[in-house]
Amino acid sequence: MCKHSLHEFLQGLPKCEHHVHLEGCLTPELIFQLAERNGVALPDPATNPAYVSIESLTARYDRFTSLDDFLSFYFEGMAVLRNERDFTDLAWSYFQKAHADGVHHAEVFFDPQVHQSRGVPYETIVAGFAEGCRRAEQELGLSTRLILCFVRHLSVSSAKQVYEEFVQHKHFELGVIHGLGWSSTEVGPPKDMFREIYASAAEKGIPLTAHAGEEGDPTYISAALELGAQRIDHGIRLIEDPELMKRVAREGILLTVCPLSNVRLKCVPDVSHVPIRRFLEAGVKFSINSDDPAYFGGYILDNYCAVQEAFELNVMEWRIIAENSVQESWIPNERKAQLLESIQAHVKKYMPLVGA
Ligand SMILES: Nc1ncnc2[nH]cnc12
Ligand SMILES: [Zn+2]
Repeated sequence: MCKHSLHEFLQGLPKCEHHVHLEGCLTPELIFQLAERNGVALPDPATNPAYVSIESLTARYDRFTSLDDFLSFYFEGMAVLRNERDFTDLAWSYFQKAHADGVHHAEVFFDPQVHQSRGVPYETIVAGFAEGCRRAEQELGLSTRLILCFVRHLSVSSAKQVYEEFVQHKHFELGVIHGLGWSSTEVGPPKDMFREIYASAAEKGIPLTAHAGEEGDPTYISAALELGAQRIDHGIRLIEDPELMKRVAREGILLTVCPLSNVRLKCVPDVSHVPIRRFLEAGVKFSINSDDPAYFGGYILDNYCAVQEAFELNVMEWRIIAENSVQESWIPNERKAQLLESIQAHVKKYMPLVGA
């Protein structure tokens, strides 16, 4: 809960989330519960004491040393997901929290290669997550988008296999999956490892995004843009390349920034070092997101509040952030118009109260 006077304003501000990994919504409680339900053995607490209990696992999440340290827990945790129902339950638990935080539109990532490497079929994963999205749309009135993410720590051939399945199932044309992204280990694997896949997807008009500039320097961002990414996930190291920053601002490329994630993964010492003010001043569009809320101590509203506490933004600055988040969402213009209208009404209601 945010202590700041704008808390109520931020809570009710209509939000779009563009950067949340559904597997990153798997809480320690759910990990232990699904391990039991599915008969999956968690890592041996004798060799990894974090797995002694829900409490010890939660406590370990306070001490991530890097992206790769976090990813080792993230990939271990998701091994409890086996059946279609597990994927639906996980997505549904995220959407309920997002709805309570004032999210009206959510674009959510998932990592099929990692589940497939444990023998879970592509169809099970997609059907489970798609059902969670359908429920959120019907029961909560959210609009949702599924984004399939390729992972950089596995082989290009496994990414090509999942891309083939995605194409064969016509999941883009059928409106089941709305875009493609990449994530996982940033520094190390070749920057352009998904060149062929992205070229093929771009030809089909599929929206593309990419994790870049989180731990990696700005050349990871320029490489992602060269391969056809229309958005950059994280992108905080953009400030190290002023020319590239001008280009990103000029072309209206959205950065999906995740402040609490950046702190937990030691990309920045605290939220005040996330370049929120620099981006606003330079006209760089960004949205504020939770990334892996079960691992980083907060959902989207906690991220909004952390930004408010660090930067003391005014209502008009929040309005710019909220409107840019709508404008750069992968949704039809009619839905954008609805969301922009709700933002306008919310700001109007609060202006006399907060005096911004
Ligand atoms: N913050 C992050 N960076 C890269 N890959 C991820 N997968 C899940 N969270 C991630
Ligand atoms: Zn991410």
